[in-house]
Amino acid sequence: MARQPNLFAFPTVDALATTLRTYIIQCQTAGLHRHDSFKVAVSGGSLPKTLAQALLAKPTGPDDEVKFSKWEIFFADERAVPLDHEDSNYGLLKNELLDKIPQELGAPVVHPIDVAHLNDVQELADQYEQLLVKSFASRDSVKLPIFDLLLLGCGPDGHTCSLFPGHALLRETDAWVAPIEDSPKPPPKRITLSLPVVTHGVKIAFVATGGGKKEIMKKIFEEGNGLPCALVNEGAGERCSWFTDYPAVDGVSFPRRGSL
Ligand SMILES: O=C(O)[C@H](O)[C@@H](O)[C@H](O)[C@H](O)COP(=O)(O)O
Repeated sequence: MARQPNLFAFPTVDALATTLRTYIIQCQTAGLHRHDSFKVAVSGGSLPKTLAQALLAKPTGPDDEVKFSKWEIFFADERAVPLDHEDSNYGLLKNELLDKIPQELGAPVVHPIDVAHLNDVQELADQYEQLLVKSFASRDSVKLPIFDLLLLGCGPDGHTCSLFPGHALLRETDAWVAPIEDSPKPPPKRITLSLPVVTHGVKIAFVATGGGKKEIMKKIFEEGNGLPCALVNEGAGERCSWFTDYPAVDGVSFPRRGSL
């Protein structure tokens, strides 16, 4: 059963945040070891808040330091809106986390979308893909960008990033970044990392909390049904870890419980 994802379930979001921090720091250490930087992709939704709780906590020792100056942050998906718009994932991350990082921890390099192309989501996606090409070496030499860590959410319909159930985008095998103009979750115009890029990450972590996730968690783990989150589980196997609270997994059977 080596291809199964890991599951971490906690009584509270506070407890989840503590272990999520340890996990992220392990990924950070591995990234720094490999290429002296830590390349992370993040989603929107409730994730940035939990992430801030994990990353802004007081370090427990020298092995527990978040080295933000070595971080490069990309967006796993983004809405085609200005960066200061209330729907912007960049804006959300900025308000929840980036603006709160104490100066002495250093500042990450953050890669927002190029707002010059908001009216043309194909161009917006292409520009973001070009940014990845530059950041991850040339596309000729790199088949897919390899993020050190992707931090993702799970929607109540089983979507992740802006990859929605039954959508043609799930079959995208060529583009690294794809546009979507008919997102069932508003706003409709977005860009998203494609499924192959997501599953190619060194590590992939989902954060899913609250009783509202229980039904979809059952479907993802017990049935799969081609749901985007299940496809990530299948593609990434043990490189994928779920951080949940008890209400989100109440009554859900898991093949494998995680341990750090
Ligand atoms: O921009 C977006 O809409 C998000 O990236 C999206 O994929 C989100 O992560 C999920 O919808 C889960 O959201 P919650 O954590 O708020 O349930």
